[in-house]
Amino acid sequence: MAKLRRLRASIARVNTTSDQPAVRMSGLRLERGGRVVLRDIELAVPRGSVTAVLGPSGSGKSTLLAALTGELVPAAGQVEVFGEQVPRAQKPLLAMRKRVGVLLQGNGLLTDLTAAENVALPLRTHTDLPDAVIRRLVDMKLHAVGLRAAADLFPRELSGGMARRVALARALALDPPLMIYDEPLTGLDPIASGVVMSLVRRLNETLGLTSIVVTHHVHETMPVADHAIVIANGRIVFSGTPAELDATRDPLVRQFLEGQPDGPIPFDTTARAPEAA
Ligand SMILES: Nc1ncnc2c1ncn2[C@@H]1O[C@H](COP(=O)(O)OP(=O)(O)OP(=O)(O)O)[C@@H](O)[C@H]1O
Repeated sequence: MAKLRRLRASIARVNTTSDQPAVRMSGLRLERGGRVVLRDIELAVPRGSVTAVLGPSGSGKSTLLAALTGELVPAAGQVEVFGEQVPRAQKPLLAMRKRVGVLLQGNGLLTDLTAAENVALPLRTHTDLPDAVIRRLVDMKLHAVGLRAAADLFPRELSGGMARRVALARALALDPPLMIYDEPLTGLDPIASGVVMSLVRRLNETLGLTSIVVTHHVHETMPVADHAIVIANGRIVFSGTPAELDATRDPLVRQFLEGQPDGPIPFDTTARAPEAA
């Protein structure tokens, strides 16, 4: 009987937590070098969604990610990942980071390892799985990004788009439920960009992920996003669907979308900051 009660309680817990957003930020203020970069940030990223975080260069997109991965401690407010506050202590922080896959700008592939060895790296570092299992998992991850045939190639033998996909397979190695893409299209041509963005969507569906894509590539990202936020001038200036973004008349958002140098967003935000004067 007690066992049944425990089982019911744990089912109830699972049901409540699955309603929680994958990421929640509330009343968040983030500072760098003593200067406020972002303030009054309220954001809920629903589980299973692809959310695009857009904004001009220097607007604070990387700073927002740093708060999410626990690299930057908020000056005020809260960041929760799967219902738990991002820990500050090293051990729980490392445990949380294993649940968050990050595709970094610039891939970060090790040049003296093959594609397969690069993908195996997180599995070798963070698990005690036997070699045969690791090989099988690596094969599955490379298959997921359409690069099984490239397993034995070194990064210098891969095109930019292929290297990005190997890095993506590596970010997925530990089966994280949350994926963060930091400028995933930098340096890619339009065809490779299309391949990477459709992979982001497809992996989100097939692996049941939640994805956050930080980018200034609006036109390539909107077709695969469920939700978009725009940050500019130190805060969230838009939050809505891609269709709502397309239709917005907000001058600040329009300036960013249309790439106009003059308007409510200063061209060089750093230069105008009082500390930088
Ligand atoms: N370590 C740091 N110390 C001081 N200021 C910083 C630091 N990192 C970033 N900043 C400042 O914070 C602001 C936001 O930078 P951030 O890198 O988050 O912007 P971004 O939107 O990611 O830009 P980009 O698209 O160019 O990568 C900028 O004004 C930047 O100069």
